[in-house]
Amino acid sequence: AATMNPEYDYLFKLLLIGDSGVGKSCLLLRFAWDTAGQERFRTITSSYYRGAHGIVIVYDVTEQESFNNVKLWLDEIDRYACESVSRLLVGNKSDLVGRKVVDAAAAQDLASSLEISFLETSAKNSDNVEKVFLTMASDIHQRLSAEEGAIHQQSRGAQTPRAKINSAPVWLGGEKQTQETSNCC
Ligand SMILES: Nc1nc2c(ncn2[C@@H]2O[C@H](COP(=O)(O)OP(=O)(O)OP(=O)(O)O)[C@@H](O)[C@H]2O)c(=O)[nH]1
Repeated sequence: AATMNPEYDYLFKLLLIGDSGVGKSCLLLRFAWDTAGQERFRTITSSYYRGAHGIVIVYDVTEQESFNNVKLWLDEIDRYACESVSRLLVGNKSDLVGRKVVDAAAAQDLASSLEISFLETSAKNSDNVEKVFLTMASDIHQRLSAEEGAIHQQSRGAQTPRAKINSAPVWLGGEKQTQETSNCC
């Protein structure tokens, strides 16, 4: 539990999802992330997504099918994860240059249309692997800080009745948020 470990300031739950064989386990091992044994947890259910702050959707740049299926994984996220969850698209196995079939431009287009970041990685030679986790951590941190700021703003407004007139919470994260409290993140 976070309160029992003084060695970090933030504790984020990250998921790596994607087709079988795209390199999720290798990416995780390469980064030597504190996985708390969760890499063994394979059953994809709503409980797996619950509480996730960030989700990395991985495909294999040498397997077109794994890229096509990114859309299905995105549907899963929409269905089960928190609406504002940070997402990142990753094309792994960039070291296999001669076998590459998924064009980075196509992946970048998809990522741009979703307003998410895209990176190509190699778990084999560690290319960009650290960047995946740093990008994710910074994205989540920014979003949570912005949401926290907005909540404070809101509660200050509530204490000053006049400030409530015509006021609405400002979400600096740029994503549309409802005022309903969500305990999923
Ligand atoms: N050349 C190369 N091979 C990789 C890379 N990442 C993973 N592999 C290989 O791809 C295979 C699958 O990697 P895994 O990490 O087990 O894939 P996974 O996504 O965890 O697969 P599942 O456990 O079935 O979901 C292994 O043989 C890895 O050695 C990479 O960046 N480059």
